[in-house]
Amino acid sequence: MTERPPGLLASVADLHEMELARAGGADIVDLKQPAFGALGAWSPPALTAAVMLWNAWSSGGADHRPALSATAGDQPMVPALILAAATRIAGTGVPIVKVGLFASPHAGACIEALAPLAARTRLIGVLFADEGPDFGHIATLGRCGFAGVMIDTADKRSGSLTEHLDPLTLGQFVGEARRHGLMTGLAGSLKLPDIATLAPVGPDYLGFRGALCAGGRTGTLDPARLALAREKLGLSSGFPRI
Ligand SMILES: O=C[C@H](O)COP(=O)(O)O
Repeated sequence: MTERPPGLLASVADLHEMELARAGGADIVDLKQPAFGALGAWSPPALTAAVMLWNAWSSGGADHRPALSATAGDQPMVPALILAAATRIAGTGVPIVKVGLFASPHAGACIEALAPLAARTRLIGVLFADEGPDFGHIATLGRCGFAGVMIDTADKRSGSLTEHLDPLTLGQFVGEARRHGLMTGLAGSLKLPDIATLAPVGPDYLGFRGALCAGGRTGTLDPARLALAREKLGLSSGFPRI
């Protein structure tokens, strides 16, 4: 068990949800368009507007300013394409970019291609529980200067993270990532009861979309579900730690 509970990453589909997630105390507000895939991306103009809102939170004295991440889309595992996509997202000023590393013999080359970008933007590599994730990539992510690594699910119909990987395996993932200086997140159709199973694994964050929404992951963010998630994480009092 870590000394503190995991933080809460909430994926949001628009600026209104972004504000709801901030007000509801998310530790990371994650800009993701769930209708476009596991790591569906917001458009660059929408990301630019989100960065402006995020900056306004600090200058406007918001009671709580979460970290801000954005997904780079479900890209093919082609080094030049993945670098271009991540560079486009980073170019909007989003401080943390989540890049999907789908199962492929070229995933390692994609990580290497992102190293120059990782030197100037915080990158999170995302592995996928339903694709038999290769934990060998963790060392490469650390060597290439990534800030963190997450596990999510690629096919949202294939079951949740906990149906694909057991807590022991997830603990090995967290331990290996930590050994390489990477922050960790676990996600993938998580339900709120999964918090009791996954918090003891010790990730830095648990990530949610579907469980926070009315109408599933392509529905709308529900502040009541967000509050419940915070409560279950033991984050109910005061605002988060970032
Ligand atoms: O990064 C976290 C994800 O947005 C999780 O989405 P999901 O809970 O719908 O699988």
